[in-house]
Amino acid sequence: MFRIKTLNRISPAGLSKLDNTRFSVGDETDNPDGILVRSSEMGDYVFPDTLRAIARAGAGTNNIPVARCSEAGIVVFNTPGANANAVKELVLCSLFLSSRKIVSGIDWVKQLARKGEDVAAAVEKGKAAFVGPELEGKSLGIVGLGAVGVQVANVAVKLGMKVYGYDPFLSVEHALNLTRSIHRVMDLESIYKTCDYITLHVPLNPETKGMINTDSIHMMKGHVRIINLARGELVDTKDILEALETGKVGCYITDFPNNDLALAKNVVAIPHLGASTPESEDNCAAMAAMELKDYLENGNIKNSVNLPDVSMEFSGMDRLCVIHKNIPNMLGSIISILSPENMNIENMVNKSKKDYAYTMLDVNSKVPENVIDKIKAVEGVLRVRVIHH
Ligand SMILES: NC(=O)c1ccc[n+]([C@@H]2O[C@H](COP(=O)([O-])OP(=O)(O)OC[C@H]3O[C@@H](n4cnc5c(N)ncnc54)[C@H](O)[C@@H]3O)[C@@H](O)[C@H]2O)c1
Ligand SMILES: O=C(O)CC[C@@H](O)C(=O)O
Repeated sequence: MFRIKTLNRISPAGLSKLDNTRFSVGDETDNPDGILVRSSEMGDYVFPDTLRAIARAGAGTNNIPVARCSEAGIVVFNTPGANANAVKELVLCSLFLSSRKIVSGIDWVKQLARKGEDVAAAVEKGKAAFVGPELEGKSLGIVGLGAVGVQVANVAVKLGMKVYGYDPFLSVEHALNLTRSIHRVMDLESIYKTCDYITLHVPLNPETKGMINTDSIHMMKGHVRIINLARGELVDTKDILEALETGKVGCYITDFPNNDLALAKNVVAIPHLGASTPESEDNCAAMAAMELKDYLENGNIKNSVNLPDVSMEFSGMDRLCVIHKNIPNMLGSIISILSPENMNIENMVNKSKKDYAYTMLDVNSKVPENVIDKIKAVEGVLRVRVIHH
């Protein structure tokens, strides 16, 4: 029985993938083999020795201490693209909200009613204060052309916008799905200087943290509208509030409110709803649960952020799974431990991702405990597991 701990509410569409004859799932589970998480902060989480994998039902893994997981031989998964459509739709909504003064207009109508005014008459008299431009013909800058950025680009082109995109690491898969009508730029400055609207779709990491600050805002057009449904820390709160005050930034829409932003003028602060649709919650949960299941049951890895994609049909009796550092002679060291035991390797795979690697070997006999201990003792080996077929 595998023990799975949930740190957030995970859609039943995902939990149902973990059948209760093989998995016990709960938010109180001790010593879990796997964790299912959404946005819970895991920075200080103490990993039990039992923990083998964490699956993030979502895209961003900045709430998970990935480097620490790698060193402990814990596989971290995410669910690429599973919530991208939901975010794209909220970006669309944000583009309209940032342009047309819909939120402040609605607030004003309520105020009129509360004051007992003749609302129908008052709106016709006062609505000029809420004029806002159309999107057609305006320029949109997209920072990050991944699962979300590509979908935003494709739909913005259909709205008649001039779309500029920046992503120095654009993947082939995303490039193939990207509209040909986009102007791909090679530096952020071009986005900042050209665009009436800027939307962020990059992960939060040391390179992207605080990328929208006084210096970058200085390069932007007056009254630029900025949309940030990616992560709050991409934008320096103090700097954007100053720019909103002067009118340099016309509107800031964020999915990551804090106390300073919540009541600020020309800020629309959404309570992290980017992925909050039933469809996307189901997609993310199902994908995360399947990743966890396939890893725990079969040793296969798909969509991990710290280890390579590795998948192999079972052949043989036992499967030896070794997570190790990506350093020379690891495979040689493992095989030299198996050979004297007369263990025949039926099939094997060895792949790396940056500093870490994964070796899976199917052998035609049972792997004895002393062999496991010897492999564990090899310098650079982080985690050893045997799956009996
Ligand atoms: N509000 C929400 O609920 C919600 C939902 C989904 C994703 N997100 C956030 O949005 C981010 C993007 O999501 P996604 O699904 O498109 O992820 P993704 O991994 O598919 O795309 C991220 C893209 O950013 C690019 N990138 C990385 N560093 C960059 C840099 N310095 N400059 C420009 N591009 C860079 C990558 O090459 C990649 O193409 C996530 O990391 C997450 O933080 C938020
Ligand atoms: O789980 C959520 O609701 C948000 C997920 C989102 O922030 C992500 O990075 O995918």
